[in-house]
Amino acid sequence: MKQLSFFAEAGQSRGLPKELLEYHANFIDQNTGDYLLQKFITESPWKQTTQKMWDKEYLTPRLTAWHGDVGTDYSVSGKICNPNPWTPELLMLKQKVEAAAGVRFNSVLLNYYRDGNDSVAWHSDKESVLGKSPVIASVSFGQVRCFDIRNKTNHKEHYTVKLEHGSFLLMKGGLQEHWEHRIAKSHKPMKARVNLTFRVVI
Ligand SMILES: O=C(O)CCC(=O)C(=O)O
Ligand SMILES: [Fe+2]
Repeated sequence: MKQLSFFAEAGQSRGLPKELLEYHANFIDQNTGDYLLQKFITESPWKQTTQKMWDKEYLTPRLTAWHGDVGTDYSVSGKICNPNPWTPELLMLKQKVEAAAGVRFNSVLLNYYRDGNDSVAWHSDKESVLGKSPVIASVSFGQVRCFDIRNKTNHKEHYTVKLEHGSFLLMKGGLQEHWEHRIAKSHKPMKARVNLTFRVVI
């Protein structure tokens, strides 16, 4: 595959550190993307989990589904869960992202943002066996949403990537160690979006 280039894409924030993030629009063509968005929305085993904040349980503001190899168990609210099996659509995407990323992934987390009220708060992802510098490949379908990143120790250092329908974002290097990311809520009307993050977990 040709070299992925963030700077080639129009309307995106400039100067994004290429050693941390690579963005590629039209990774999946429009028709396939439309099909996959509907397929994931209607057929994924969505769950709404809870998260604890200040000793109170809150519903996570989005739906999630984990799929992966047998043995890639994951934990939700302190409970160990088995992954759902791979589907043909997920295996097709896995093959494509592995070729682009040069990494073999063993699991994928699907996030379903139903509208502008759904979001993911500032966080970093560190469950990888690849240590401090995990490679995570993200594919997005549906509504364009803003993916914000900020430096953990200097919040003034920040960037935004608009994740478009069918786009591919590779997170790598020190991104999870030194930066955090989020999808903020939006006051503008927002349609459905499904994001997949392919990961290497223990
Ligand atoms: O929806 C996205 O683009 C990001 C999701 C994310 O950060 C995560 O699942 O850890
Ligand atoms: Fe994340």
